[in-house]
Amino acid sequence: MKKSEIKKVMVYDQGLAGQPHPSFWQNMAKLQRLLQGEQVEFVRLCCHCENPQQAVLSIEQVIKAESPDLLVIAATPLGEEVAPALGVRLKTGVAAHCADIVINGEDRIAYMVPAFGGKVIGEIFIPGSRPAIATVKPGVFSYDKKDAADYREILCDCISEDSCGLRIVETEEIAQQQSAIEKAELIFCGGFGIGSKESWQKLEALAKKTGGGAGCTRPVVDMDWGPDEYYMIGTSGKTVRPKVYIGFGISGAAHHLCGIKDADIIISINNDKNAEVFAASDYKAVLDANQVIDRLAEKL
Ligand SMILES: Cc1cc2nc3c(=O)[nH]c(=O)nc-3n(C[C@H](O)[C@H](O)[C@H](O)COP(=O)(O)OP(=O)(O)OC[C@H]3O[C@@H](n4cnc5c(N)ncnc54)[C@H](O)[C@@H]3O)c2cc1C
Repeated sequence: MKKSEIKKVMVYDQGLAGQPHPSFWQNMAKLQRLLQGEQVEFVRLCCHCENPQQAVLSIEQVIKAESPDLLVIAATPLGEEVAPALGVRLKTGVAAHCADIVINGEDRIAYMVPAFGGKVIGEIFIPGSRPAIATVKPGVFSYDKKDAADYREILCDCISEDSCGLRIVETEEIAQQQSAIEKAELIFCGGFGIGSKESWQKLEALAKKTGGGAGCTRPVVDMDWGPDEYYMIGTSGKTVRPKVYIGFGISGAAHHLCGIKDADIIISINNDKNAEVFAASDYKAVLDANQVIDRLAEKL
């Protein structure tokens, strides 16, 4: 889809009517920046259906009535269920977990999505079908109040749950297990190269001592070395913006790097001098991660 072909952009807001979800502002501001100067109508689609199937069927009606060219959905647990189901029902393309949305050299909208196990960032195009649907993790786009411009609001009429094959019989609030990394100015991040649960605990201790946060990559969660997904940084985890990020034993897969691209300073410690992470780092140290962790524990 060419930039000039976009006439209507819709952002699905999963927040309350008077209280937009933070991801709404992030996505709306990003799209308004991206399409600045174009004749585009921006629409906030506010939908309160909690049942994902109810949300899909209700939003489908709005889409059919409004015919937007682009629909952006926050990749929350609800959004991640709604987006592909809408894609199937509307016979359109979905670019999931975008790390960025850009206008490329040919003036086309490209959805930047990590591919091949995070080794590359793929440019996804949705040329023919409408609306192009893109999902974006909350926090991927930064938001500044001055970015906000006009948009129209549509309050979606939730269809009755009786029309759905899926019903919510009970809801249980999960205790907020928020790790502090989203707000931390200093992050100690452990990768597979730290090698053990003990090393993860040392990183957590360093974070506690310095008032920083401890984060990790996917393998550290999978190995059960301690942290759960709330500590994971990357496309499936958190997006962080610390002043200083120190990565220990991390290879530099795009899935992880997407989550740290806005860090002011990236310091990487890896024992492989050719590790890809070094290309994305401001400072690099070809050293054993555990030796550095121990030295920092002594010094700090
Ligand atoms: C759809 C999808 C989504 C994903 N989402 C995420 C995500 O959100 N976040 C995420 O992190 N990953 C995610 N991944 C996984 C991602 O692609 C990578 O596999 C992962 O980030 C690699 O983690 P790593 O760098 O810790 O491990 P590895 O790639 O195994 O790298 C380990 C590094 O440690 C170095 N090393 C080894 N021993 C030492 C030592 N003693 N001292 C110093 N260095 C050492 C090695 O040289 C190597 O570079 C996702 C994958 C997919 C397919």
